[in-house]
Amino acid sequence: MQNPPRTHIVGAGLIGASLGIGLAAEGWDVTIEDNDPEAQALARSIGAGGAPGDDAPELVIVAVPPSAAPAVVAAALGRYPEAVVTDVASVKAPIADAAAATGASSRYVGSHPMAGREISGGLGAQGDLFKARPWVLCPNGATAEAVALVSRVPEVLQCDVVTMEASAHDAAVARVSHAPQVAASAVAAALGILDADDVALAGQGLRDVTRIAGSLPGMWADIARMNRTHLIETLGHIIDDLEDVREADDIGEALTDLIDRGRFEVARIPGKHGGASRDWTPVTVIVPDTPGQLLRLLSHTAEVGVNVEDISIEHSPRQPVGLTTLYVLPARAADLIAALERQGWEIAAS
Ligand SMILES: NC(=O)C1=CN([C@@H]2O[C@H](COP(=O)(O)OP(=O)(O)OC[C@H]3O[C@@H](n4cnc5c(N)ncnc54)[C@H](O)[C@@H]3O)[C@@H](O)[C@H]2O)C=CC1
Ligand SMILES: O=C(O)C(=O)Cc1ccc(O)cc1
Repeated sequence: MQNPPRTHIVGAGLIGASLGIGLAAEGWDVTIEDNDPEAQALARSIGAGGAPGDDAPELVIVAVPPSAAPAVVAAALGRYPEAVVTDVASVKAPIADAAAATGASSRYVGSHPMAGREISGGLGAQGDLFKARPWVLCPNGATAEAVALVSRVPEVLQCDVVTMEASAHDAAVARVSHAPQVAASAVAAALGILDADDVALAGQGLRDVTRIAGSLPGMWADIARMNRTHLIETLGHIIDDLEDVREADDIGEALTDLIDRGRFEVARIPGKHGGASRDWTPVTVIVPDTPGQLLRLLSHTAEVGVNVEDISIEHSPRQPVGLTTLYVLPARAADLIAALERQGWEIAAS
C-alpha cells in the first residue's frame, strides 16, 4: 500500500475536525486550517491536524459550510496546483460547476459522507463518525487517479463507498436527508400551541420523528438554497400526500393508503451496518429509574448470550420507571424474556 497522501483540511468544524481526528488516528499526515482562529486552535488542540508546513499537500479536503464550498474549492484548486481536491458539502452539483469553471475539474472529486450530528463545530468531533456509513463520491470530470486518491479517505475510515453523478446525488439526498429535516422541524413546530403538560405526554413516536428537529438552521438554510429545485419537488410530493389525507371524504381510507405506501418504503431503508433492514424482535423491559439498573439489565442479557442488535430508552418525566426496549434476533427473544423474568425483570406487553 502506498503511503497515505499528505492531507490538508480547510474548515475545522464538526466534519473537518472529525475527518482530521479519524485520518490522523490511521497514521495520516494531516494539517488543518479554519478562517475562524478559535475553531482552528480547537481543532489543532484535539488532534485533528497540525499547522501547514513547507510541503504542499497531495490531497485537500474542503469542509466549510455549503454556501462557502464552491468558492473555497475553486480557491484550493488554484492555491495547490498539484493537489487533488475534494469537499464534503451536502449538495454536490453547484460545487462541481464551480470546479469545472476553474478548468481544473480533472483534479476535483466531490464527496458526501452520509453521517453527521445535530451539533456543529469541532467540539462535537468524533474520529469514528463516518464508520460503516455511506460515503458518496461524485467524480464528474475527475481522472481515475484523482478518484483513487480521494477514495482512500472513505476506505481507511471504513465507509461504504457509493459513486454517483452529482445531480443524481442531489435529487436523492433531497428525499433521504433534506426533506426529512423540513418534515421533522414542521412536526416539532406544530407543538407550539400546546402547554408544557401536554407536550409531556409525548411518546417514543414523537421523539423518533423529531430527533433532528434540534438541528441549527444555518447549514440547512444553505442546503435548501443550493438544492432548492430538488427540495421543492420533494416537498410538493409530501404536501400532496398530506392534502390527500386532509381533503379525503373518508380520512381513514386515505390514511390507510398513505400508511401502506409508507410501510412498503420504510422497509427499504437499510438498517444497522448498512445492510438490509433487519426483522428484530423488540423486548420491552420496565426499568426502575435508579442508578445502575440499565447496566444490570444489559449484564443479565449478556449472561444468556443474547446479542442486543439495537436499544431504545423511553423515559416518562413523571414516572419512577422507564421503558427500555432491547431489539434481538427473533429466535432468541423467548430465551431472553424467560431469563429476564427469572432475574425479576418485568416485561411490558408488546
Ligand atoms: N453537520 C453534518 O451533519 C454534516 C455536514 N456535512 C457538510 O460538511 C460541511 C461542514 O459542515 P460542519 O462541519 O457541520 O459545519 P461547521 O459549522 O461545524 O464547520 C464549518 C467550519 O468552516 C469554517 N469556514 C467557513 N468558511 C471558511 C473558509 N472560507 N475557509 C476556512 N474555513 C471556513 C467555519 O469557521 C467552521 O469552523 C458542510 O458543507 C456540510 O454540508 C456533510 C455531512 C454531515
Ligand atoms: O443525523 C442524521 O441522521 C443525518 O442524516 C445527518 C446528516 C446531515 C447532513 C448531511 O449532509 C448528511 C448527514
